[in-house]
Amino acid sequence: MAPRVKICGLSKPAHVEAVSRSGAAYAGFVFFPKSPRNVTIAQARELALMVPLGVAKVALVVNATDAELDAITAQVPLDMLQLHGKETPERVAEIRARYGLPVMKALGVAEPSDLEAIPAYEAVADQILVDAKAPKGAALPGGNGLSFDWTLIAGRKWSKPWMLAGGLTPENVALAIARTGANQLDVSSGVESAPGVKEASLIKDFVAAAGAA
Ligand SMILES: O=C(O)c1ccccc1NCC(=O)[C@H](O)[C@H](O)COP(=O)(O)O
Repeated sequence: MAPRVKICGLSKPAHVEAVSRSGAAYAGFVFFPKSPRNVTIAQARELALMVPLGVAKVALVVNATDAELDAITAQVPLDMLQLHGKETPERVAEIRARYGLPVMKALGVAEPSDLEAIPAYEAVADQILVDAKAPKGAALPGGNGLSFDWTLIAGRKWSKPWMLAGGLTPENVALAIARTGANQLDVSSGVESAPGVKEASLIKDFVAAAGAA
């Protein structure tokens, strides 16, 4: 089966159109005011309503409160929540129960010991996003266009579906799949011409390169 691709950080109707044409499986919207990809709830609603059936709509939040999640989930039609902050396993379970949506927990990897956190989240999340750890002092906890050493997870098996993220591009995605065995890929910076500016041709190239791998 062709790998499933998530394009994260869509903020314009043209981005959604490009994702819809590309064959990507997931469309991600970032709710993080410091991000160049941040969307308001009203923007996200408009964009989510454009997403065709069969493409899962994912809201990415960082240490969100119930009030923030209440507002997002009440107004934006969603298929999944992506938790990209320091949410504990207990908070992941709480969010999953409160909103009745599948939850994907992002975990940053830079060294072997970072993988030790995964089992506790496997038990409570629907999916795990194995991402590059943001450098100390980085303004963003993700979406930095940095990859990690893929050999750290070569041959790893988890009990829940998982996605590989971090510094993926149309040029390196085939190698990333070969090294890690990932069958789901998440990309943001690698399909942009500048922070927050998604390029339709790069989205198309990325999905095609993943599918050909
Ligand atoms: O994209 C952002 O601006 C962002 C802000 C806050 C938390 C996470 C964020 N992005 C996460 C992602 O887009 C992806 O899940 C992943 O980290 C891959 O990003 P990239 O390395 O840019 O492909």
